[in-house]
Amino acid sequence: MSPQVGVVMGSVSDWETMHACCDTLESLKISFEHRVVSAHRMPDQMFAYAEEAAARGIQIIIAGAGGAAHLPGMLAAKTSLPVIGVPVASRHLKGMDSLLSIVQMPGGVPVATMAIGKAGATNAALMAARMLALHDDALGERLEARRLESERAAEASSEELK
Ligand SMILES: Nc1c(C(=O)O)ncn1[C@@H]1O[C@H](COP(=O)(O)O)[C@@H](O)[C@H]1O
Repeated sequence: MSPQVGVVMGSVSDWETMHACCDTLESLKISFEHRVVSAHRMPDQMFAYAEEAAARGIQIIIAGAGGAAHLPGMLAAKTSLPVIGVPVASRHLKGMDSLLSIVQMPGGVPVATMAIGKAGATNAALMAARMLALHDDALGERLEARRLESERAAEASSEELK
């Protein structure tokens, strides 16, 4: 069976951030693939990935990239699948460059942009899960259980301060 989610990143150096996304997908039992696909360094493969994803059964693409992070936007330009972008923290500008490159898309080419770094990578997986749960009740229940667990953890941490 083909994976539901395609997780791509501009470089293997993004894995330190993007593994949080894959760990979260795994914990929710969502099938995914992960690979390096760079708009800048391998444009032909990037185009092919975007063009073939829907036909392969991928339902959502999550793309993480840092610096001049054109990957999510270029993928969104070549497919009608939902694309979720994760700005990876860059060495010199701490990810502000990544964030602005991903979020400031022109009208007509949407990329759902998450926060910079690992929290954004985790949220990308949770956002994809929420989309998939619209047509998957069992996944919806797993998500709700996770949401309640995190609520309880936050409440418990607040109790510790008393
Ligand atoms: N932003 C992009 C793209 C792209 O958008 O196509 N391809 C690579 N990169 C980014 O370059 C940064 C440094 O890459 P290296 O660590 O390989 O030098 C990575 O964060 C990657 O996402």
